Amino acid sequence: MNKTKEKIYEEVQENTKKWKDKGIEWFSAGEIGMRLGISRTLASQYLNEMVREGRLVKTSNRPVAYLEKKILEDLYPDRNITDTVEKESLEDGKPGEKEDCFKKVIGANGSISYMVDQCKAAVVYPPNGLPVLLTGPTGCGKSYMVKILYEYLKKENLIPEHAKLVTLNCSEYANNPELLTANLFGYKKGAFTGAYQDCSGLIQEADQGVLFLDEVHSLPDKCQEKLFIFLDKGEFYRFGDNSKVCHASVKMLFATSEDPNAVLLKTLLRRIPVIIHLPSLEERSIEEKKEIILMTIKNEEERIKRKIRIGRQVFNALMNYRFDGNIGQLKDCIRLGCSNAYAENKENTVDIKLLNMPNYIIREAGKHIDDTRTEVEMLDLDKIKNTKEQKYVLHLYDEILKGYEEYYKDGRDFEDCMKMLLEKISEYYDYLIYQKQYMNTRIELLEEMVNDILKQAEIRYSLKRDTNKERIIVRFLCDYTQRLSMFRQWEQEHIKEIKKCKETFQINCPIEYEIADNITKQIGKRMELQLGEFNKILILLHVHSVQQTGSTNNIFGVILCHGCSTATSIKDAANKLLGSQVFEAIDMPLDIPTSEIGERLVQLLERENTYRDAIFLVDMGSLEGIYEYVKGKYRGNIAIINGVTTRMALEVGSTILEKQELKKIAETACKHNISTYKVFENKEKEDTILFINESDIHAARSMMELFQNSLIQNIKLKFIPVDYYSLVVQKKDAPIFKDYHVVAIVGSPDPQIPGTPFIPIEEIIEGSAKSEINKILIRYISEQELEKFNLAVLKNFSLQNVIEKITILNVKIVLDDVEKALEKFRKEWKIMIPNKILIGLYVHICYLIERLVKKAPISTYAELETFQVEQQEFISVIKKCFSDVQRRYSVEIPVSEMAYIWDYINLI
Ligand SMILES: Nc1ncnc2c1ncn2[C@@H]1O[C@H](COP(=O)(O)OP(=O)(O)OP(=O)(O)O)[C@@H](O)[C@H]1O
Repeated sequence: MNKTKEKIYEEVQENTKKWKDKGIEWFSAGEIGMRLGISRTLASQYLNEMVREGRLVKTSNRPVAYLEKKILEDLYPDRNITDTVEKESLEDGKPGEKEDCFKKVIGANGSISYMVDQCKAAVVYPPNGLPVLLTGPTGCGKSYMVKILYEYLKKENLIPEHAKLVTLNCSEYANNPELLTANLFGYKKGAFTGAYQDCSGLIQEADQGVLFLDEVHSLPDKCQEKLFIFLDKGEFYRFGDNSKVCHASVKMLFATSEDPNAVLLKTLLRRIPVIIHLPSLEERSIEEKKEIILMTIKNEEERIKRKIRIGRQVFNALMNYRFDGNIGQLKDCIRLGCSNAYAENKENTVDIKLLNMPNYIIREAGKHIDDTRTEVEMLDLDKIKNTKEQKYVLHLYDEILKGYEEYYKDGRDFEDCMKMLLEKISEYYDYLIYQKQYMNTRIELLEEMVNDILKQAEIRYSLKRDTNKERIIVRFLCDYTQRLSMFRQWEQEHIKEIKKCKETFQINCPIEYEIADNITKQIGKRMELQLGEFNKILILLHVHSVQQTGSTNNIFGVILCHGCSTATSIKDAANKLLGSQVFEAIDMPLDIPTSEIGERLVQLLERENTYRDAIFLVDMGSLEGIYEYVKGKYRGNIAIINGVTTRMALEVGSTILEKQELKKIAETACKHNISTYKVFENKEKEDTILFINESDIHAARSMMELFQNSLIQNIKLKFIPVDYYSLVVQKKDAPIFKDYHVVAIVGSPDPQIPGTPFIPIEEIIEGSAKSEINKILIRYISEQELEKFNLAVLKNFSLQNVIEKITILNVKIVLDDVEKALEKFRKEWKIMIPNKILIGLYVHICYLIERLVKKAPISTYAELETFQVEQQEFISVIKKCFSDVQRRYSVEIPVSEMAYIWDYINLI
């Protein structure tokens, strides 16, 4: 027995019970080492060994703390204590404090928060709680909710300690209504054949506690009648005994997956005042679905006492598949995968691969095959979590609010403030459209709802509409509902600033405020969810930007006719018949000089200031002549058609509404009318550089910031971080390519987009990407500015800075370790490593250590066996050179990862 190790164990064991008094820092390797007079490295090595042995657990956040597992399990009996725990999760429920039973209910702070609140309110309602009926499709969590409500009642001492939760599944008695009634109400000896003695029923058994009637639609009418008498008076008679009245005090909960109005007696329904519908899995957010997957795998890990990883394809298929059996089916499906994977390999980490899954999941995965990936990628549970995203969104919210405060302090012009705010939210919009993932069904549903609400606002307030911007509102709502509790908490923390901001808007743009208020209320009502004041401000900004930019459609229509009112009357007639503000009009009285007409047209277009295409319908004159007025002053493409009539306006208007293309619209109009058209193409998509990173969007964003900060001023080139996998799957079909002209992609690894240059991150660090980057940037900045940029990039993209963005480990130390290991390797292997390869290796190995520390190494390599046989010498050299690294981080570099290092070295 190693004495030092045991000393460390005893020290941790002794203190774990009192950890909340000591503070988590007390348990870091450094602190423990100091107390015992041993080095931090040695302490860390033994501590990690004991984590692997299952004696200790460690926290996932820094400084990493080590606690005794068994003691933690006793302190937190309701939790799964795995090898790695989150510090916050322990702090949230320090022993001694009351555990929130709803914490384990996924969505309790998100998509079902309202339902949870309703349930809680109903069951605590004096004296016996109100009867509650839970509805919702099979597997959506009705029974689970009942179980949690019962725990909640117990924890809050709202029912006595001995009180039971008694469940009766009514459908099990579908063919024997008498038996059901007898079991429920009890029976008297001799009431039916086989009733040999008096028997109290389930109602009596649940006295003081909870009675749950599942599948209540299978309850026979007679039984329903008996039941509502009990609900009214708390009295009932046993089967076969109408003389002796019985009493029980029971909280009644019901569930059905059918429409209650169609299956229950009205008389019974009237006595159930609270009916709560739980959403299907499809109606829940992506984050919640992710959480369910994570939670199920974690539970399985606990059960089989093995670490489990899940293949990326399996994970994606689970996320995409529509589970008709909802959470229940999803959980069963994962469990089946786990048990098949476990049967294959009982010894080590259990990897759930596609072949372990049921056929329907394999089929689903086939729909999303990613040709660019050759190896199977296994995901660690940590990799699936995404808390950084939340911080980023809140940071954007902060920025918007800060923007307003700066204006307020400086006493600037309100329009300036608006402009600045609109700029700020455009970053949020980019995030919503290009970076976030959504569930399509949820989006479709919300789209329908928002469309409906805005249609009403359009009629009521003549609100202009813009489909592109409406897409953003829908996504914003989706994002908001997915992270309800986080947003609410943020709103709560900024309540004063939000109020001040709201009041300023109310004074400065009362009409838009009223519209936003109305829209927010409508959305809130339809979604049964109270949207906060900040949402109102975001919607107001949306309304403001749409009102500024013009009418409904992707194409902006203008009618120009000679005469005092011809254009206006055609416009009015067409808009009215089309039921939408498709056209604007410019009348051209004969006494007005053409230059003035030109000015008016330009003014109208300036108001547009978007990338929409425009179509001018004119009565006569040369098409080129009209175009001369606006040449160079409008960024969208313009089609001009002559010979306008009301009929033509109607036809063009309806094709605009159908969202047809500009050229096609002009072509069709001229086919049916004796007219000519000409299209002038001006449109330029905004140039952009995309940033990607395989591990997460957060790293991509960090690289983008490093790049952006290297520029001294804003330039006419946009930088957008995008989701790596969406790009790899959708390639040029990704929406970003439709909206932007992508001049380059920066990051790692290469997403292989044909025709778009890719600049690897290591080349930027090494400086060899300079000419490639300069070739791009010279279009936007002067040579002197480019010089400055190059210097700044060199500084910002120092290896240290980049690694700092990648890793949670101490950068200085990790770089030092890698440097030493590589130096040893260089000597042993007797090679010169060129600078570029060396930097690539630095980044690669830092990623590698990060992966190993997080226990998510790449475990597959195309020709692993051949590599293992043929490169034994290389393997032993790597083992030798990296032995210090392995020891320091308590990790072991698997052969598969060595094979990737081999590939790297072979680039030399
Ligand atoms: N919000 C939730 N968080 C975590 N797990 C959940 C949640 N809701 C349901 N589950 C899990 O999903 C599974 C199915 O739930 P449950 O049996 O409660 O569904 P149900 O609606 O009662 O289905 P049925 O109508 O078929 O009886 C259970 O294993 C439950 O633990």
